Amino acid sequence: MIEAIGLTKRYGSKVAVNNLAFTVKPGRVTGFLGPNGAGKSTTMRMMLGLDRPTAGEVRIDGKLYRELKHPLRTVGALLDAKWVHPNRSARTLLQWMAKSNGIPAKRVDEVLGMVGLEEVARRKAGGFSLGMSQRLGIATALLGDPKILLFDEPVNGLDPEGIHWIRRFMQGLAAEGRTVFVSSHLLSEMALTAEELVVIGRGQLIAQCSTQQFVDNAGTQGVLVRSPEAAQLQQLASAQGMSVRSTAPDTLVIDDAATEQIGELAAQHQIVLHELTAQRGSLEDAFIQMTGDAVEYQTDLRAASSALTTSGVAR
Ligand SMILES: Nc1ncnc2c1ncn2[C@@H]1O[C@H](COP(=O)(O)OP(=O)(O)OP(=O)(O)O)[C@@H](O)[C@H]1O
Repeated sequence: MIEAIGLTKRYGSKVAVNNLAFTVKPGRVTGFLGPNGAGKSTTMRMMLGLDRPTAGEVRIDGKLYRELKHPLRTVGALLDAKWVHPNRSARTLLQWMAKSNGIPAKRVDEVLGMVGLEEVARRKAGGFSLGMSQRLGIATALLGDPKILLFDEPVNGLDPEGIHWIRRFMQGLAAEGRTVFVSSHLLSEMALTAEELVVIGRGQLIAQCSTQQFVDNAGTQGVLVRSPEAAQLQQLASAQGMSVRSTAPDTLVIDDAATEQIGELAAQHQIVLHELTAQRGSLEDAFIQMTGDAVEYQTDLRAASSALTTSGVAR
């Protein structure tokens, strides 16, 4: 388990992370979501003792990172996939890391196998594609067989096959009971990968909840109704102060309403319904609605969001 407690980081007058408090539990993938510059990488660096908090702390299974006896066996991380020494082979690199951390040499072949790099293990890591580098980074994170794993933007720049592989891999690690914390600004990807979300904007916590709850709470809620008596139903709903739009002669969309409410209203007036469907917002809708004021680069986010195609939380 990871706990952030009053976590704050200032760089001069810039507050990168502002009094963050959240918990990341084992057995599921938790997405760490926020627009560009929200403070995700800074938070992850503080979790790994790579940056010192200005205030607050991070506890990893109850301990500060510096108190961990075997850091690599407790928490593994993929922060930057291109950190590798270009002239070393993947195998040599992992062997060196294993040796310097008291990890048995046989674990190197195990992790190479887990990420599917056995065949290229003797090639220089500098010639690896981004996807191969990400796999090597993941192998490094897994070297100490840690219970806690942090991945910072692991799918950035990957092709669909690579993205799919990483998604399944992270879900598999969580299913083994590990704590998996993964940052991303790719909303649709998080909707597919993470069961739980920690959402931040401008360094502050916006939400911690399940992905489904996030969408339910923040996304546009409405009801779609099809009826041969749509005009009459529109009048009745409007008279009750509801916001009703007619999208076709027999179709209405009623904002901020529940299906029960509309079904009962129709029944009271003996209006025949052909369809009554709850409409849920997408993760993008929820994200934009909730982080609207917290976005440093509004246009970037909107452009990114409109390029994404998610309809609700598909699993
Ligand atoms: N070393 C630093 N010195 C000064 N400011 C910094 C430093 N590191 C980060 N920042 C600032 O802190 C804020 C948070 O940055 P951070 O990289 O943590 O965000 P992020 O959510 O990971 O963003 P992205 O998704 O773009 O990687 C940004 O405004 C950034 O410019």
